[in-house]
Amino acid sequence: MGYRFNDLTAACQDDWRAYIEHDFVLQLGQGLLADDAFRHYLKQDYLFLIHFARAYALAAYKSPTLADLRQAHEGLKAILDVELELHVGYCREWGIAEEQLTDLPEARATLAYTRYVLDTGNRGDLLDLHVALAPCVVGYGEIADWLNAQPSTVRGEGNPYDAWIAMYESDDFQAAMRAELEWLDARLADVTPARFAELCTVFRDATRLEIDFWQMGLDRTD
Ligand SMILES: Cc1ncc(CO)c(N)n1
Repeated sequence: MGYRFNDLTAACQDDWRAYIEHDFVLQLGQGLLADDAFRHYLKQDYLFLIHFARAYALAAYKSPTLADLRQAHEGLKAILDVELELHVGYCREWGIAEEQLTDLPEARATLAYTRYVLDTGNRGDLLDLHVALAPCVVGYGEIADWLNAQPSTVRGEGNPYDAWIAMYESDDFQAAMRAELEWLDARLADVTPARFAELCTVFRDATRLEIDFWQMGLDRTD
């Protein structure tokens, strides 16, 4: 007993590394990612973020205490006011108007991941839901750090994707990530080994769906 978030990533190291170090991420860091792959990803990510905001609203509904409710509220605000706000502006810079985003057909990888998270939250408890959300919040923060540690990563004007990396290394996003980590570390501290094994399954499934999301971008699949 006495688990922490790091025990979840340690339990599915191969999937976690395949997500963080995916070719989509590597090519984005090098500035070599095909721009239509990036546009496809950006558009689907708009739909993804809307369902993610709904998942935080579900977390609010499932919160038994004021502290849990505040944590869910912070997550919802981070998505609506920080990430989606930046995302819509960023899409515009890439020639994708907001009207185009609202009419978008949802790709299967987007459907699978977002509905998996919502279903996990519906049938499980608040901890199941936060564990299903963790690869997203914690993963993208870690991806920004990993990119910055790669010698092949190009920062600044030489990389058309520089602003994307900047979004996930920003203080706002990193603070949301730390708050999620703290919340998870506090809750995981008391779970039994059997419960931890269940949570590992949720975490691994969500991580594999993140891998599929990158692949959907690379392959432009719908
Ligand atoms: C698919 C996906 N996962 C995580 C994040 C980070 O919020 C995002 N924007 N999109």
